[in-house]
Amino acid sequence: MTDVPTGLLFDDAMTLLQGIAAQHRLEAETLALGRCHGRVLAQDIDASLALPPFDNSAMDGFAFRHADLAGTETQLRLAGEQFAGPANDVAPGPGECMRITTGAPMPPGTDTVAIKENCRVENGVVVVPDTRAAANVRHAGEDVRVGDRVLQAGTVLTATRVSLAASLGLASLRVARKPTVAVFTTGDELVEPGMALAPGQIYDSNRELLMGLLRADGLEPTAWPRLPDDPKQVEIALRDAGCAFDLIVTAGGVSAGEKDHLPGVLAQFGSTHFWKVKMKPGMPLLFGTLDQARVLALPGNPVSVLATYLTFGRALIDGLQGRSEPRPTWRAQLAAPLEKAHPRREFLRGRLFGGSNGVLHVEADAATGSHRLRAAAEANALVVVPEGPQRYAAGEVVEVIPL
Ligand SMILES: Nc1nc2c(c(=O)[nH]1)N[C@H]1C(S)=C(S)[C@@H](COP(=O)(O)OP(=O)(O)OC[C@H]3O[C@@H](n4cnc5c(N)ncnc54)[C@H](O)[C@@H]3O)O[C@H]1N2
Ligand code: MOO
Repeated sequence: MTDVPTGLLFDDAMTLLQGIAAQHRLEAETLALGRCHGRVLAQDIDASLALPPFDNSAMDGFAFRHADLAGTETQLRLAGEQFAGPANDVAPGPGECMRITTGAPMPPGTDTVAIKENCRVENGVVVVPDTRAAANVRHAGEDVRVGDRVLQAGTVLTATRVSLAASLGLASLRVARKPTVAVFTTGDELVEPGMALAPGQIYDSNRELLMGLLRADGLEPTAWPRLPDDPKQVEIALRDAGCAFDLIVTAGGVSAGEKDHLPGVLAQFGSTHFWKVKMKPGMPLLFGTLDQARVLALPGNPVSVLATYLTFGRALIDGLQGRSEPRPTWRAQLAAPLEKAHPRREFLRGRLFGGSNGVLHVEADAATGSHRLRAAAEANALVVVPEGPQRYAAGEVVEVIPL
């Protein structure tokens, strides 16, 4: 592995990973609208319908010609009713009005609506107050005009975007296929929760952590049986997964120990894109390819799993799906001073809270060890501290990654 990029700066590793992801962009598939939520759109959508499609009333009331109004009150003859639904053929004449409900098409010739509560109906005559011209009317195309590009490939289909597609009458959309993901935890010390612990053993917590993080990002990961620290078994299981999944995520066995077999297996049977990133926690992170799968081998300490998944894991999943819409960047004011001496980019655990002045604050946790899962569980954000020695005063602004 002499020519493997190693000890990369965070941004350089990210660029490399994003480049590899772009080369292995997953194909698009057509899905019924109801299955598109959360997916990355793989087509541009241009409106073939105006929204609203026709002039309609914004309120329940009476529709009339504004030109018919005379003074503070005007009497108009009630010519009929137009409810939301099929347009009837009634066209009120001059001096007439129509009862109308919200969303109903404006009857021919009418241009203004007075709301019901401000009108009186007396013997087939409606007394309407003075009303601004075009009041309470929603005009055709005021939201979307025919031909407008309303959604772009690479954006994520939130509920509002799927709903917008529905309002244009689209029954299905082209979306990126979701990556299939195999999750492995490794280590002879690991025991399934529910089993008894022998001395030296610990419960496997990374499996739930990874499965939960991946599911929260909309994927349906498959957890494989835990791997022992045996190179042959690691090789067999990973090669098996490598020919069946788009992505393999492992935890543990990637640093310098005698039992850390991931780097060797990947070097021998696949390829390594980079190994070791100047970040804390998560330094031994390994990224490679095995058969048809991209392999992201995360360091075993639980907080390293969290930090590397939220940064590189997410970027890889986004890249494979061709997501071009960036995830939002959040910033908050430090609640207390913060100092860092080492050169790596650090991801501290922290608690975000909104101040009474409307400003987001974050309190960084003093428990920095990457084994401190409890501190991570009590946190609701990671605090990003850039490379190099840093000294922040309380109130200075830092980037945060909400959990
Ligand atoms: N000589 C060196 N030692 C270490 C280095 C190094 O560069 N040189 N890196 C350290 C850093 S940083 C980290 S992070 C860890 C990463 O090591 P591995 O990825 O090889 O992970 P393991 O050694 O297998 O495990 C590390 C730690 O995490 C616990 N663990 C592992 N899997 C799980 C799991 N599924 N659930 C709960 N806990 C897990 C494991 O028991 C270890 O305590 O290496 C440092 N050492
Ligand atoms: O940098 Mo390792 O990922 O702390 O524990």
